[in-house]
Amino acid sequence: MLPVAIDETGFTADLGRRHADLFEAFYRHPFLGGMRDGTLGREQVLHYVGQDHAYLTAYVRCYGLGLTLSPDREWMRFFHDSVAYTLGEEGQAHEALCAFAGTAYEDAQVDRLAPSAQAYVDHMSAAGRDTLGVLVAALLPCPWTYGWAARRFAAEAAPGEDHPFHGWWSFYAEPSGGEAVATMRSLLDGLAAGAGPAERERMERAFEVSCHHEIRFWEMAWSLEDWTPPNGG
Ligand SMILES: Cc1ncc(C[n+]2csc(CCO)c2C)c(N)n1
Repeated sequence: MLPVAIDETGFTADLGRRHADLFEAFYRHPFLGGMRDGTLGREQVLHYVGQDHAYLTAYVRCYGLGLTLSPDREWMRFFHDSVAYTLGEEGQAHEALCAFAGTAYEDAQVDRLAPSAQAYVDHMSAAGRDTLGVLVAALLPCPWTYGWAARRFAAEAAPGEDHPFHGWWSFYAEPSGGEAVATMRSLLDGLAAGAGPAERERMERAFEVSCHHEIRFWEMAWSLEDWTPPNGG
């Protein structure tokens, strides 16, 4: 299932089409497979929650970088609303996973990013020192992949209330997530239309790299990645 409708045009529609294979790899990753069939292990769930909590903190900081790059109040409103949503609502998704694991949310939080999460955060932060277009291109795969995957799973399987990860899936399938992506995409399409070829290329690259990081974030939690040197140190 493509992340874009057949008749959609514009910068982000082209990106979604070009990287449909990465969206598919995201969806097919065994971590998300385990979230679909309910077989994911408690340890992997908790690794994800700890890392994702720290990731979201960094993501909010990137919205702050976006505020400083905002050319007008429409952009400021977008970042303001996005910060409020991420700080106010997104914890619900983590709460649902902690309930599954039988762990208090506070106990799942960690103060050290694993290598793959650190790499993703560094990539987004660096984009925030480039232009607004490059920053938003780096931020877009995050809500786009999650919303797309959750709506796809809802359409394919409609997980019931008894599904162990029902709360997580239903949070990301909410229409408000799709609306936020539509707003972000149309703002980014506008920036791309006014960007020169060199900046547009950096935007495309930032988007593609974030798609890869999204897949690697699953792999990180799936493999319980930490900083232990290979070969046992
Ligand atoms: C690694 C990772 N990628 C994406 C999301 C989902 N997400 C994070 S911020 C945001 C936008 C709204 O604030 C969305 C949808 C996540 N939780 N963790």
